[in-house]
Amino acid sequence: MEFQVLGNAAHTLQTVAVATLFFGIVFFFPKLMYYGKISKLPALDSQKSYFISSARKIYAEGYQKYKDSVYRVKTNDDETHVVLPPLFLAEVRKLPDTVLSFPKAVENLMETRYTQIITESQMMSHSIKADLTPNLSRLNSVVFEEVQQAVSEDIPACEDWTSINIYFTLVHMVAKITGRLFVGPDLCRHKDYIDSAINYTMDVIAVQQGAKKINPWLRPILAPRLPEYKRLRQREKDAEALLEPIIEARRVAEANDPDYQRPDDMLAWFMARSKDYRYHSNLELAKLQLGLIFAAIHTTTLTATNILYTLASQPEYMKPLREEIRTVMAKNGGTITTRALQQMIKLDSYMKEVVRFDPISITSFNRKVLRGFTLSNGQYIPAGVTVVIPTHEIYNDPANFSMEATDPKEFDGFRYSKIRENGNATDHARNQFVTANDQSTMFGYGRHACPGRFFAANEIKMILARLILDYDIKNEGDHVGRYPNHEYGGSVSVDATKNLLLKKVEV
Ligand code: HEM
Repeated sequence: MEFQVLGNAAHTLQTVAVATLFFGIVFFFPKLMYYGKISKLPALDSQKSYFISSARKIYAEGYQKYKDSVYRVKTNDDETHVVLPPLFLAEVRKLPDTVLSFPKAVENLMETRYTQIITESQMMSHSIKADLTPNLSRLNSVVFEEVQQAVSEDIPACEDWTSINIYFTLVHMVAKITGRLFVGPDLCRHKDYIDSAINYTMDVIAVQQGAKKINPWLRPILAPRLPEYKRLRQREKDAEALLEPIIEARRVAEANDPDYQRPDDMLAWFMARSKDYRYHSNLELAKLQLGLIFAAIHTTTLTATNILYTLASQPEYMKPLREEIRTVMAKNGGTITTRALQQMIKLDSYMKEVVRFDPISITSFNRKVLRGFTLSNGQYIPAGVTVVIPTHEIYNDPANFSMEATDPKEFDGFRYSKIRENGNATDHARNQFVTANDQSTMFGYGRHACPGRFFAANEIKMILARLILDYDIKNEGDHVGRYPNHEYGGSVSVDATKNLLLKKVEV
């Protein structure tokens, strides 16, 4: 009897040992293979805390050291990023999404298992490219009307210098102005829509940051228990409850009313395309609107705030910018038309120079490698890593500027307008705020480069033009220079807590 018990125990132990070995091989072997491959790439080794405080320095060192090869860094998320110097941009942009994936990189970055944001919607990108951007020349007058209304509603009288939290003022304005083209004139001013448009992204970021603080092994159990997680789910339900009946009402009206005029907004364009892309339910369309809100509202607000922070510290730029805006508006019937936007090249240049000099991201073109590939210099990039491009270094590389241009280490607000004024059609095309190419990468690069950038640029330009025309702007208190941005590893954010002083211009 005892022998039989011992025999059974030995058999069980043997089974466990074989299973463990098998599990070990299945689980660790690919990891060993991965580490073997990745270790062949040169590394800029850094402690996590050093990456958090000094990512910008690390990328600067890498840019100098590795001009014709890639290198790797370990990020604050313990991920390996392979950094591509400009030399390889043309060849990687040709790689298909099955090799370099934008949505998969966003999944990691944004903790989509918990934030549940939409990482990929071909219909969203297609609608922006086919319905929004080509129609901007028609829609810009509507956008400008909304800008004027938002400025009059959200900026106080400012008879004397008045302190304003510019980020929160702008996010209200941007939610309404953008919402005008996303959901139409009634809903974009509805307090619950504005609340969702502003706070959905904030709630997403709170869940992303909460999840990142949890050990990856424990995340699936602990992240859904975070209060932020529950708040985000409620936010989604509220937004969907607001949008679904509107979508349903539009469907019913379209089906039954022969005189129905289809609205001219993104919701209507999505509905028109939904069959082709197999979005069947109202809920799916409501979720897509949240995806749009996530892509558009805070990105636009951060960029506009970033520009205003620089402008508030550089009063010498107010006069030439105001003069350009006045002259161009006078030539265009006293308003801001598409033509007027194209003619405001000093303002466009100033916007571009601010994001070049004070970026809102140090890297871009985040792509997860799904299938390993070999670069033209023979380096093998294995599946599993994320590749990035060093945006800020590219913007500061003297090789990207002519001999006559101001040293890129210095700020020159009219750097790009000078190139455009003295250049040919190619110089015009390559030096605009919206340009996304190998030298201008803040909107990404390649086939997933931001499709909303044309609309965002127009909206930001109109807001800035209205503010510059109507107000003097300066820092609050005795702060000298621009309010510094916060940096944490590779992420940058403007300091949303700062106030600026505005005073109505006397005419
Ligand atoms: C100044 C404001 C904005 C900034 C800085 C910005 C930046 C970006 C960046 C860096 C990407 C990733 C591109 C890449 O990795 O190649 C992106 C993608 C995207 N953006 Fe924007 N964006 C802005 C405004 C907008 C607006 C207003 C919309 C919508 C109208 C929008 C819609 C999108 C979409 C749908 C994608 C994903 C594209 C794809 O999957 O192919 N963005 N944006």
